[in-house]
Amino acid sequence: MSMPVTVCVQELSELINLHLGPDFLEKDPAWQIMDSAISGRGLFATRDIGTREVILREPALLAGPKASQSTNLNTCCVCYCQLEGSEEEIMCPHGCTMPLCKACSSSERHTFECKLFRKWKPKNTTKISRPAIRIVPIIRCLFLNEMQHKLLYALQANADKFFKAEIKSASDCFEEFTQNRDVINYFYRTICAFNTNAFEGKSCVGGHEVLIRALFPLAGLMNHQCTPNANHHFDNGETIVITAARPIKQGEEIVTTYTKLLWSTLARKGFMALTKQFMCCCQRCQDPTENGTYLSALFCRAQGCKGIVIPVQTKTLQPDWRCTTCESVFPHSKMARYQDFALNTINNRINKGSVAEMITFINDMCPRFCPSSNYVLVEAKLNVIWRMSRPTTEEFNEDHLKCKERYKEEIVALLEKLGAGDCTLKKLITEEIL
Ligand SMILES: C[S@@+](CC[C@H](N)C(=O)[O-])C[C@H]1O[C@@H](n2cnc3c(N)ncnc32)[C@H](O)[C@@H]1O
Repeated sequence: MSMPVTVCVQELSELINLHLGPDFLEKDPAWQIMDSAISGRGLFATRDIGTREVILREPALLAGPKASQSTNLNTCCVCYCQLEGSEEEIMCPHGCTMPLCKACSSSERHTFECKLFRKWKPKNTTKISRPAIRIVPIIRCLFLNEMQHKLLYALQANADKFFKAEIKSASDCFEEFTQNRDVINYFYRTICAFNTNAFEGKSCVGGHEVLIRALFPLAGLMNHQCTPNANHHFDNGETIVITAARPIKQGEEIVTTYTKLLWSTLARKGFMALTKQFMCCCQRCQDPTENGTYLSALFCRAQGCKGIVIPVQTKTLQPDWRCTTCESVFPHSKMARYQDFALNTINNRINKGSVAEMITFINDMCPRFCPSSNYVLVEAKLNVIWRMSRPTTEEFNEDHLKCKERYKEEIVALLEKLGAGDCTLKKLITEEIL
């Protein structure tokens, strides 16, 4: 279900210009907002844009730390600097329970949310509650000015099955969470706008890497294509930078991807159906070979056949699968069980044991049950590259280093086949800034 948007493109463009302000609005922007043939509104190039060129920079309308299960909470909720000390030592001295640095605990920006959290009365004042921190970017909607509030309401907001859950978990952290229906509905609307448009990603603040969840109304207008022409990254906390992954022609739509680039078509489609409520019909989604990358491929189940099977139909989440060698056809249920087996077997090994063990598993065991082109195996190779590129106490011999280089070459070749251009993943692999 999508909540109706009543603002026309002209009014939206004016609101975006005000939001960008003199610091971010360029004299001749490389983008403009127009109605899109993909869906609703989109961003379009006003001139030819070269690979790696910055298309736009935008400040967040709403932002906060991601505070997911796997993230550390030692980050200031306002400036995202790293905090040192015990949980009690890094909490706001005024009792709101947010992790904060000294400077921000007395800042004007924090005053309002501090008062709000204290009014709601945190149940445990000696512990930082993850669900309470997770709704910080949402409750910040209460402190927007009129123009910003209008802009928030001009964004598409899809209501999925889970949009109330975040408020419920957060409200459980307080004795007297708001019962005001208008305020709760405003939070719900903001959550739906986040779920539809927000970006989540790593940002480096003073050398400290933080995971941020933020709403960028302009960047959020980019529609999805599975092999996009634009990349994004966060810059110094709450700024997003959009760059061109390949040349973009004047008038072309500027698109991003909402999924991982190297997921199989079914993995991407399943994720988008669940989280964004749409089915992508881009050129890549319609090609069962995915530009010859065979990211979905599994081994044929027919006796004696050593071929690979790929999904046949492209418009359903439960396609039949056909062997490219013996042409046997298998129902989706059978292949889905097989894909789950490969996924669980490989994922259970990732991050357990040493990199050397992982390399042996990938090279010697996986080829027995999973084609080398399958996306789960590709992800496992990426994981090895990532682990070997970071500071570690593990020692690697020449064979391990050669494997890493081979995995890198394989993945770069896959990206090339997909036509992904100078995408962030390629830069991460080749420049080793994982
Ligand atoms: C971040 S918004 C993109 C901007 C949106 N078009 C608008 O008018 O505000 C994401 C939503 O746009 C739509 N959308 C984006 N890419 C799409 C695609 N490839 N196919 C169908 N719908 C898409 C979906 O409704 C999705 O939930």
